[in-house]
Amino acid sequence: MIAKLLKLQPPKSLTSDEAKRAPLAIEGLSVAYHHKPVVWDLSFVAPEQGLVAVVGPNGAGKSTFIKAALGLIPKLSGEITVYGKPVDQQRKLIGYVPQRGSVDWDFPASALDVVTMGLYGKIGWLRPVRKAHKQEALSYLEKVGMADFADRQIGQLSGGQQQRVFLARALAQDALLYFMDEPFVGVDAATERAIINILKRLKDQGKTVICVHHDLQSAPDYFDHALILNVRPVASGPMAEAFTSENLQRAYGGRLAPSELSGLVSMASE
Ligand SMILES: Nc1ncnc2c1ncn2[C@@H]1O[C@H](COP(=O)(O)OP(=O)(O)OP(=O)(O)O)[C@@H](O)[C@H]1O
Repeated sequence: MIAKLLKLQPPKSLTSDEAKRAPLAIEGLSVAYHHKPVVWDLSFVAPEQGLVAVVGPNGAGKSTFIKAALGLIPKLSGEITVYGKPVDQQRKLIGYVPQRGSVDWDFPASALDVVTMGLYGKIGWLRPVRKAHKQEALSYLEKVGMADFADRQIGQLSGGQQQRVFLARALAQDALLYFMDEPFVGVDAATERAIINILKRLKDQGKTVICVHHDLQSAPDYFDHALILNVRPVASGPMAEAFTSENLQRAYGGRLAPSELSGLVSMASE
């Protein structure tokens, strides 16, 4: 019924080889809150060693897509595989930097504790954390310029500092596939550069990062692939192919002026 209302096309089928190799392969994903679809019939294959910007207007379902891909919320339908296996079996391969607003900052943990949590997959949940683990966690805080704040309670850090700590935790997880939900929101220019350098380093190491990103101006600079959605998928692929004025217009409707669109798209095709 809903499918008829939304005039849905059947999802494009993935070849099994494509799905097996892909860091993330999604076919026909639909998610609803209280019977209202907020992600509809999304099929998407993430490239290996890619930096993917997930863009779309407010309420387009970007965070919902990330949470569903991680298996954190139930889906109505669809198949999700990470390197060819169901996401539940591949948790150790996945790192996640949540949206800042979704974290309980009163949680009594220091910056170092938060990063050490990223090592639990390696340490084992019920095993003691040793000095060497703390040293390793500290080395990740150093990478994001936060070693001086190791003992600070996370609630007593600024927004940008909190974001750096969560990036350090993601690095500690040593994952192959990373999901980040708006890591650039509320950070200063230096932190933004630090984050983008980390993304590039992860890519150089052969990893894939899927990142909800709001700033259309910087998207073509920071990322090499795009997934554009507005409840339904609009386009996905290499930046120069997906990030076109037609696709952005389809996703954002009248919310982007033609002059803004042409500027953005020329950046993507450079
Ligand atoms: N827990 C929830 N219960 C009910 N509705 C929700 C819930 N979370 C999100 N929604 C709704 O689902 C839709 C998609 O939300 P989502 O957060 O995925 O969008 P988004 O593209 O990430 O938005 P933004 O750019 O504003 O962060 C919105 O209409 C939102 O109001």
